[in-house]
Amino acid sequence: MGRARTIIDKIWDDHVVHSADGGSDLLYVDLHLVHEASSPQAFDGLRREGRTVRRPDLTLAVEDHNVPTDSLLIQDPLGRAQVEELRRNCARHGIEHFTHGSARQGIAHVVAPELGLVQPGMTVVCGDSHTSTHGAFGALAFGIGTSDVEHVLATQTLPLRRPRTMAVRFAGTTPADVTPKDLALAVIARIGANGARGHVVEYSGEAVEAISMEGRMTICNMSIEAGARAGLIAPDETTTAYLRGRRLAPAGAGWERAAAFWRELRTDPGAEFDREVTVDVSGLTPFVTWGTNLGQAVALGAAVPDPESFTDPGERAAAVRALEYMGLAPGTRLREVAIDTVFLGSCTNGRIEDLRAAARVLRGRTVAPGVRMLVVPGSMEVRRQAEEEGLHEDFLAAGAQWRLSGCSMCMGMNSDRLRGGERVASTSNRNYEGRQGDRARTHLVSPATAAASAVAGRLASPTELDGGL
Ligand SMILES: CC(C)[C@H](C(=O)O)[C@@H](O)C(=O)O
Ligand code: SF4
Repeated sequence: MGRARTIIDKIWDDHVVHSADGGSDLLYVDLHLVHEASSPQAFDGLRREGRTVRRPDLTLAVEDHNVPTDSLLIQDPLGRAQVEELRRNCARHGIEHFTHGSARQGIAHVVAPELGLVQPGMTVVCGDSHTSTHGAFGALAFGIGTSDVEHVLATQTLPLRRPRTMAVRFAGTTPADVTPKDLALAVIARIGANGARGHVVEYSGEAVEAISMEGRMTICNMSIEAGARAGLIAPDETTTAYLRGRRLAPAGAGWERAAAFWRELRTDPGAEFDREVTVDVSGLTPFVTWGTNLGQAVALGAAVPDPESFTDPGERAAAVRALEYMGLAPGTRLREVAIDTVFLGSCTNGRIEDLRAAARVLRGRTVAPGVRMLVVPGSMEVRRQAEEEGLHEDFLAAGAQWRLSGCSMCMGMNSDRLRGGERVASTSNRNYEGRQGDRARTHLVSPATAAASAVAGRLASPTELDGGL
């Protein structure tokens, strides 16, 4: 019997094409996702070198970062140029490409899983940090830089050093009002915004096993915000049930073979990780960020901390600066913080379950006067499904805006931006200064908390609203 291996080692070992003396391995890439914001220079490089795309059939491109979600016309010249360039590059190299407004368009990390393209045991890369999302399927999924995008386009391989491994085990059962987003925020608050630096994280435990694929994607998506290289969850019945029958998932005899292989991928008993952390989830409540990094988060029922309470001088200084930027005073109850904008969407929380959770809260209620709420499905397929279920009617009746799909307000790279000093309850994943617009103040929350906050006009959880959940 060989040595006990983690799922991370198994996938890695399966993909090594060549091991170099200096310690880096050349890994084969099973799926390469491409978007307009990080690919132009990579394609330029190919052209300069006179190279072609090695496996256009393993490459999929989408327009997500620069597209407006209220129109099919891109007003911004730079955004329009990037999208047009992506279209030309895909046409030239024979890469399948989903254009703005078309039925399959959406955020790369929402589109690929819903097609059944991402499967257990695969290596997935994209010139985008939130590629870690795909780890939810038990895939090893890395965000890569533009020069690596060029390397993958040309060779379908990527040179990488074997990462350190980390196990995050969830102990206990998750309370009913605590969502996967809350779990992700709570883990990062516990281990810090650099707490998983350089590691690939495997999440496990009964609480994880109980989570849907959508929720697992939310958790893996946020791994990056703890500094991890990637995050993944071993495939199980939930994974296979999600994949069965998807357009590009294996079928027939191929399905049986694939499913048998997926079962072998789990971390072997006794396999060792470089680091292990256990997080007890049973006492958790909904979470919210109060600052400008992901480590700066507390329970929604808590107060803005006093910078003096941080013993680490770096953390203390960061808290002082964050509170100034956020316009918050120590000791303020988070529940008393008024918001003027709510953003429901992004590759973290723009999936059908996220929209269902928010619609459930909004049904029969209205968005508070003076609050603008954007609902942006993560893909046009999510939008279609939501409309089939009538969720858009709940959003519109409550006074929210029902948009086309894209990255939208998650990052100010398109026309959906906060205006100077506005404060948002946002279901996205990053809260650094200026991320969502000039002087924008971000509070990261779950879809349920976002919807409740829209109704209350301040940060709120659904259980606080009249009539409760
Ligand atoms: C623009 C893109 C390269 C960037 C990323 O790498 O993640 C963006 O998607 C983000 O979320 O900050
Ligand atoms: S939705 Fe946000 S986090 Fe996700 S890829 Fe787009 S900009 Fe990045």
